[in-house]
Amino acid sequence: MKTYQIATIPGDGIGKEVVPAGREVLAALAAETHGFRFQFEDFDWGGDYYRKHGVMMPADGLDALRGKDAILFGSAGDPDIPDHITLWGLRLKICQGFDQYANVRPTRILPGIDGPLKRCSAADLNWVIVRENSEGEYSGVGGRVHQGHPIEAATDVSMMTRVGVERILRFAFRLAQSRPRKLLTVITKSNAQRHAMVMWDEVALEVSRDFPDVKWDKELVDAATARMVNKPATLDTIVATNLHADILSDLAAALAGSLGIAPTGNIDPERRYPSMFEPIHGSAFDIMGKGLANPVGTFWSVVMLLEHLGEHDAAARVMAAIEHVTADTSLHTGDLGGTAKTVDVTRAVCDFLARKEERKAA
Ligand SMILES: NC(=O)c1ccc[n+]([C@@H]2O[C@H](COP(=O)([O-])OP(=O)(O)OC[C@H]3O[C@@H](n4cnc5c(N)ncnc54)[C@H](O)[C@@H]3O)[C@@H](O)[C@H]2O)c1
Ligand SMILES: O=C(O)C[C@@H](O)C(=O)O
Ligand SMILES: [K+]
Ligand SMILES: [Mn+2]
Repeated sequence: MKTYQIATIPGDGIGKEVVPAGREVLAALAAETHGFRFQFEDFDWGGDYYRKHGVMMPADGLDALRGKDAILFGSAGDPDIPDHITLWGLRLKICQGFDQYANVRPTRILPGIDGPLKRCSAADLNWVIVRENSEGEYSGVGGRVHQGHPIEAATDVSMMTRVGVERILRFAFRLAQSRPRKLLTVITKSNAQRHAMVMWDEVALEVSRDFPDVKWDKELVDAATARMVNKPATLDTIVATNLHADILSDLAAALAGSLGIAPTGNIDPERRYPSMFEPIHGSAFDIMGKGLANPVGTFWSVVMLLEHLGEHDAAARVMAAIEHVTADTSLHTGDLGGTAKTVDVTRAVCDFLARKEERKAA
């Protein structure tokens, strides 16, 4: 039987609640299938590790992950440690270390979820945002001089390489081509950012010639926010820079009902390294440790993980379990206006997966 090696990294805050829940779902799935099993290795990296060792993960941490089939991640972010230390020390260290350059963020309004837009039905909002995940505003290039003095200066330089831009646009065109509408919107800010964003537009045009069946358009990022709210049905696949897509994907999640349901894959499309799956939300300092976190974003990330492994039937089963559970408003957590706890939602998803097996066996 095929055994998948899965690394779990809960990290910080509600990551410590939702990743174990995601692992439970994977275990429940494996219990009802004869096709594969999982071997998990848990890594205690994050804020607590930092307090003990002065780093978020060990210097050779990537080596421990290298042979895994996939990584399930929670969040980097601790109330007592500066956010840039936690983010760069863990999430970005893994994403950039493994060159997971394509960050894929699907958004849909799941059954039973009441989105905030009154004129937007579930059929109107079915997007996948492709976030460039290796460079741009997250290049980490920059510095501070004259710290603490009145003449202090600081820079964060956004580096865009032609290779980096072309590979993410090519990935986005390919993804758009694989979806029924074959529709791609390339989002930039090439009016104000007159160098790198203009290069994005030029490369988009070049790459588009290889995808004649994909219909594509361009939108400036500010106008894109209004279009997401006012004309959601005109969008399908969206590609944008690291920072723009980070912001747009939180908006997308909110428009679909909650930040707590949105998933992502940090993908190395060439499969040189393991890819990493995580909910798009962070540590949620305001609710951490209380059992209130919505685990659906992690479960949907588990679906993406299974798809990445090529286990499409299993992925579809977990997605069906998620949709069955979201359809029941008594299983909604606080972010969706309900009173359910993380454990209630997790148990319901696992029960559904187990029930399916009973039905098959009958
Ligand atoms: N990928 C990551 O590791 C990642 C992602 C986002 C933020 N962060 C980090 O997390 C920390 C907190 O960031 P933030 O407050 O900007 O964003 P956040 O996503 O942690 O929280 C924003 C709001 O959404 C709510 N929320 C988020 N996920 C939820 C869930 N599953 N269920 C219910 N409610 C949920 C929170 O309670 C909070 O009110 C920071 O350190 C930040 O850097 C890390
Ligand atoms: O931007 C980041 O990398 C952190 C977080 O906001 C995310 O979306 O993963
Ligand atoms: K996360
Ligand atoms: Mn984000």
